[in-house]
Amino acid sequence: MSLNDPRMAKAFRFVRSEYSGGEARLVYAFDDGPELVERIGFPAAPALAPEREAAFAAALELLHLIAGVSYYKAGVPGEIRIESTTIDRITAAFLDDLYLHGLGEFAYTNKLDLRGRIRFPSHAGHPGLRRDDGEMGADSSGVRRAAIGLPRSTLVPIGGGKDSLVSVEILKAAGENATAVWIGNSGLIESCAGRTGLPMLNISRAISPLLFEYNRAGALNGHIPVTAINSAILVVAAILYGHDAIAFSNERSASSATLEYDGMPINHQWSKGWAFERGFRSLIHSHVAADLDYYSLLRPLSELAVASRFAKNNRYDDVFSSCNRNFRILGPKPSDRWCGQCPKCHFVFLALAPFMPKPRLLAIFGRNLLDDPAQIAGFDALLEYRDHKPFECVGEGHESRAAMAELARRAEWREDAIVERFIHEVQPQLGPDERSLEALLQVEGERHLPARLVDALERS
Ligand SMILES: CC(=O)N[C@H]1[C@@H](OP(=O)(O)OP(=O)(O)OC[C@H]2O[C@@H](n3ccc(=O)[nH]c3=O)[C@H](O)[C@@H]2O)O[C@H](CO)[C@@H](O)[C@@H]1O[C@H](C)C(=O)N[C@@H](C)C(=O)N[C@@H](CCC(=O)O)C(=O)O
Ligand SMILES: Nc1ncnc2c1ncn2[C@@H]1O[C@H](COP(=O)(O)OP(=O)(O)OP(=O)(O)O)[C@@H](O)[C@H]1O
Repeated sequence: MSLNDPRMAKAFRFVRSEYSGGEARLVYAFDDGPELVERIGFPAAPALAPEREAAFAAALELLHLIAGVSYYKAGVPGEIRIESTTIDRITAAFLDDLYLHGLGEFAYTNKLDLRGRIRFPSHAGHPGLRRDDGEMGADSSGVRRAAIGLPRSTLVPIGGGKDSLVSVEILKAAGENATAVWIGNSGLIESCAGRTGLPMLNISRAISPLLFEYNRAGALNGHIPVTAINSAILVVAAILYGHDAIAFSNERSASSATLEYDGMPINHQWSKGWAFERGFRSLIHSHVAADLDYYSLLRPLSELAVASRFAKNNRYDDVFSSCNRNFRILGPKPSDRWCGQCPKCHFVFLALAPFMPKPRLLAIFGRNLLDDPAQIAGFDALLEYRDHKPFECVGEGHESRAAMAELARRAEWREDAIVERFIHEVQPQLGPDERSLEALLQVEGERHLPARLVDALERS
């Protein structure tokens, strides 16, 4: 079948989702065009216990609906057609929100306004994404859910960077039964997972090759809420392998918008933020399995508070990297673990600098990014000085300013080119309401944490 142009399509179709032999297949299409098939591989998948079948089916369909965002974005047609299931209003409202905000940066960079365009069709009164087996309860919305007897065990997703490794060490200190899990075939993440000493699980994910053909032919492209997709994959995995919790490592700062445009906050990290966590957690409880917990262990921490914890332990120095250029599926990867040029490299260097000896930081990065005048523009964007925060997973402007102000007080840093310029050019323009480094290290803000982990987080 010849390739159609998704930008001309009338409808985006959720065609079907299937599971057999440890592989989930998620099928989509634009109008009557060729099927786009995404494949997720669950290694050595056990047979599904009968009491988990209904929850598994609900989780698989939720994954189908969430992972569709990668394909929908290629054309953003006016109609969304769900042929694989029917969903209730709660699920439809959740998906409307995810697609609108998760594609916020995509819409901004493509000069599109998706408000009012994304409408998942729902059926009033339909229970939505679940069947009525198992032990039942009811939540405030009236939707009933089943507990399926999942054993006490936590999946801790590993992203290759510092955040998930901080979570691993907190879970280990708390004596949790945890498994390090990652999605995709990154050797770098595998090395980090191996270094944790935890049991490991690697789930494969193959995006439909047809999407890359569409991209080459000029389809719409841009950022997508990948944490939502990873979260949905891990819900399927938790039910399949038997884990009662998924502990992400998304910090408080991830909830802040990158910028505001035409009255709408645009957040590069939307599906790492609190609004997504709260909505997804509630949907899992009400529509998938009442005893499956989903939370972010680092939610009450700023990026700087996470960096200060990472610096306490040098176990991962020679394996981790936060540089996202390592994680491309198609594009070139940096020859060093740290490209040294991107906003993530800039931010992580700056965030770690106040908390570790300078020689250790220079050994991790193999260079001193704060003594390189060519990087001034990159650091200015982090400081929100003459620019907005970059579209990347970086801390808030006031975190970067507080870290830089701290370095400005330290003899070993203050003569480095970018710190010196901060002292003379940027610092004199800062107002009196800047937050101090100390204030930014407090454990504060919204969170959903199991009571047994609160102490471990406070002590970390
Ligand atoms: C690694 C990376 O940052 N990729 C972003 C980049 O993609 P690029 O075109 O340079 O190359 P590939 O990563 O090889 O992807 C090829 C195309 O595949 C499509 N695609 C990929 C993954 C996916 O889940 N869905 C997809 O549709 C897409 O068409 C790609 O062009 O630029 C893209 C466009 O802006 C980004 O979408 C790629 O971002 C990845 C999805 C990704 O995994 N990014 C994370 C590192 C990331 O940005 N994480 C955020 C969290 C965001 C959230 O709300 O969850 C963060 O850490 O802040
Ligand atoms: N490929 C992946 N498989 C499983 N989980 C992932 C993957 N990539 C990212 N994550 C998870 O998504 C969340 C956000 O990723 P993020 O990149 O912010 O964290 P990180 O890699 O641990 O740290 P850093 O911010 O230093 O890069 C984390 O909980 C991370 O573990």
